[in-house]
Amino acid sequence: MALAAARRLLLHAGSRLGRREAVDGARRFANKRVLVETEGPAGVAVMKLRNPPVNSLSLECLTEFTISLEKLENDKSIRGVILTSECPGIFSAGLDLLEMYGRNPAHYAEYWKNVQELWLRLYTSNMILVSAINGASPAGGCLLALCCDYRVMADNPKYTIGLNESLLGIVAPFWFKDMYVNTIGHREAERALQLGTLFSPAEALKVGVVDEVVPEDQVHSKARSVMTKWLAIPDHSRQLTKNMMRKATADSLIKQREADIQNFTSFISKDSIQKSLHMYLEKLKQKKG
Ligand SMILES: CCCCC/C=C\C/C=C\C=C\CC(=O)SCCNC(=O)CCNC(=O)[C@H](O)C(C)(C)COP(=O)(O)OP(=O)(O)OC[C@H]1O[C@@H](n2cnc3c(N)ncnc32)[C@H](O)[C@@H]1OP(=O)(O)O
Repeated sequence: MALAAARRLLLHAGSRLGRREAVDGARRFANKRVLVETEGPAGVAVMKLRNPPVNSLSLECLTEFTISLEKLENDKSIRGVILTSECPGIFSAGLDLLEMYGRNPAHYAEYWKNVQELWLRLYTSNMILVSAINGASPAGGCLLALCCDYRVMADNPKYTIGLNESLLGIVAPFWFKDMYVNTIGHREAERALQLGTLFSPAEALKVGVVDEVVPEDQVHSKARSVMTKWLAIPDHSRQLTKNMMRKATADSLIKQREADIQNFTSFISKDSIQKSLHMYLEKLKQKKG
C-alpha cells in the first residue's frame, strides 16, 4: 500500500521524490534506482538501472522502473528508449532473491504483482525499446532484454544471458517461457529452459537471444544507431505491427493475472523451494570467500 501511494505521488505530483533538470537542452529525471536522460529532438530516452551491486529487481527498483516507463510512455515527445545499466559488468541480476526468500505470502503476492506489471508495461510498450546489454543478464535480467525490440550485447565472455531459473530449483513462469519461445523458437527454448543455460554473447547471438554482439565500448553507439533505423519507420504502422505480434502473449497473462499470483505465491512458499533458494544464496556467498 505504501508503495502504491509513493507511486501515485511520483507520477502525478511531478517529482517530489524524483528530480527533473535541464542540461544543454537534454532533460533528465531520476529516482534512486533508475536514471532517465532524454534527448530533445531525437525523441529518445536512455534509461539506466542503478541498483548496486547487481541491479537486482527489488520491489522498490521494480516500482521506480515502472513509474519511469509510465512517465516516458505518457510523454508524447518520446518515441524510443535505450535500456541499459549503470552498474559495471552487470545488466541486471534479475529478480531480487531476497524478495522471494524468507518473506510471507502477502509479500510474495505484492512482489509478483509488481513483476507482472513491469513486464506488461515493457512488453506492450508503444515505444521502440532497444537494450544495450553491458553486463551479466540472468533470469529476470534476460527477461528485461527479451521485452525489447532489439538487443545489442557487449562482446565480453564474462557476461552471460539466459533464463537460468531451473538452476535455482525454481521454474520460469509461463509468460517468461512464452517470450523465450517467441524469441528463439520452441526447441531452443525447451532445451535452454530445462538446462537453465546461460549463454555467452557469441552463443546468445547464434541462438537468437540477442540480435547483435559488438565490442564493449561500442554497445551504446550501436544501440543508438539501431534506434535511428527504427525511428525511421512511421510510429503508427510499427506500433500496430508490434501489437499484432505481442498481443496474444500479453493477453494470456492479462487473462489470468490473479491465478498467476496465487501460483507464484504457493510455489515460492513451499519449504522445498525455500530450501533451494537458501542453497543458491549460500552458493552465491561462498563464491566470494
Ligand atoms: C509451477 C508453477 C511455477 C510458478 C512460477 C514460480 C516461480 C517463478 C519464480 C521466479 C522467477 C525468477 C526469475 C529470477 O530472476 S530469479 C534471480 C536469478 N538470478 C540469478 O541467478 C543471478 C544470481 N547472481 C549472480 O549470478 C551474480 O551475482 C552476478 C553474475 C549477477 C554478479 O556476480 P558478481 O560476482 O559481480 O557479484 P556477486 O558477488 O555474485 O553478488 C553481489 C551481491 O549481490 C547478491 N545478489 C546477486 N544476485 C542477486 C539477486 N538476483 N537477488 C538478490 N541478491 C543478489 C549476492 O548474493 C551478493 O550479495 P552479498 O554477498 O554481497 O550480500
